[in-house]
Amino acid sequence: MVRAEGVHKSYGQVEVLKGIDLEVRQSEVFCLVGPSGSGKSTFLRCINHLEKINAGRLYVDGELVGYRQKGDRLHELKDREVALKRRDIGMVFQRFNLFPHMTALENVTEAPVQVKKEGRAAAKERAMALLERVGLADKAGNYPSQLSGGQQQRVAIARALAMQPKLMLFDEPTSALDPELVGDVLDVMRGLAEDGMTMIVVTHEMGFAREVGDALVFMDGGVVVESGHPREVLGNPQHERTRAFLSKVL
Ligand SMILES: Nc1ncnc2c1ncn2[C@@H]1O[C@H](COP(=O)(O)OP(=O)(O)OP(=O)(O)O)[C@@H](O)[C@H]1O
Repeated sequence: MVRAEGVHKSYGQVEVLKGIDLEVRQSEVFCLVGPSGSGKSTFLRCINHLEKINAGRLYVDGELVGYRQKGDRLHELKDREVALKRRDIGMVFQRFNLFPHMTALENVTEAPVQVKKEGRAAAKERAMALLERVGLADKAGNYPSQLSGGQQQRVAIARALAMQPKLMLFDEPTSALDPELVGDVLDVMRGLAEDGMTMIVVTHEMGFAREVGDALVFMDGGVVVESGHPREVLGNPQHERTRAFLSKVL
């Protein structure tokens, strides 16, 4: 579903991704862990067309991110084409980014494409089903300010799902939550994994990574230091840098 080949990304003089190679298979829960500043968010943003890579190749579902290939030449995608591709990718951030003036149901219904494609009644019906899926049917009429952080994050997940994405990206989805609310959000993510959703999850929740993850990459300083099955990497890290990081978070 995602393939990175020698992906580099710099901000000005600062090289943040220094040649990332990895592969995420269909229906896999792929966990990305590493210290702050190691480039995890940047990598997700590159996958989601929010940043342009400087070198290498990045593919989502077999298609190059950001470019169209004609013969040997690459042509940058136009904004309209990028917008179309982004519909296939759902993204959930640390902060929930809901529209404060809309109810939970409206936040999910108004995922813009849905309304256009299906008409408002059908979009609303599907939004309701999604709120049910994240356990919030009874909060459909609440505004974000009337929801806990964990509930807001579950609405954000429902909203991302409303686009019927092929791939979900989670950027530390539970880091901003009070500890007692983390479990509900992780349960929703576990449910998505059971339904076969392909997910890339940047997380410090090593319990989740161990139980639900199919693959885990440890990134540090813009490179992949170590990768493998989460139980292997977490249980028997091969590199000193991985061990040092895990000793702080486990
Ligand atoms: N828009 C930007 N302009 C300049 N530098 C940036 C920008 N975005 C990120 N960086 C830098 O890139 C590096 C990697 O940032 P990134 O957010 O990808 O790391 P991260 O591993 O996700 O960290 P965290 O866990 O703290 O979110 C950091 O040093 C950051 O300061």
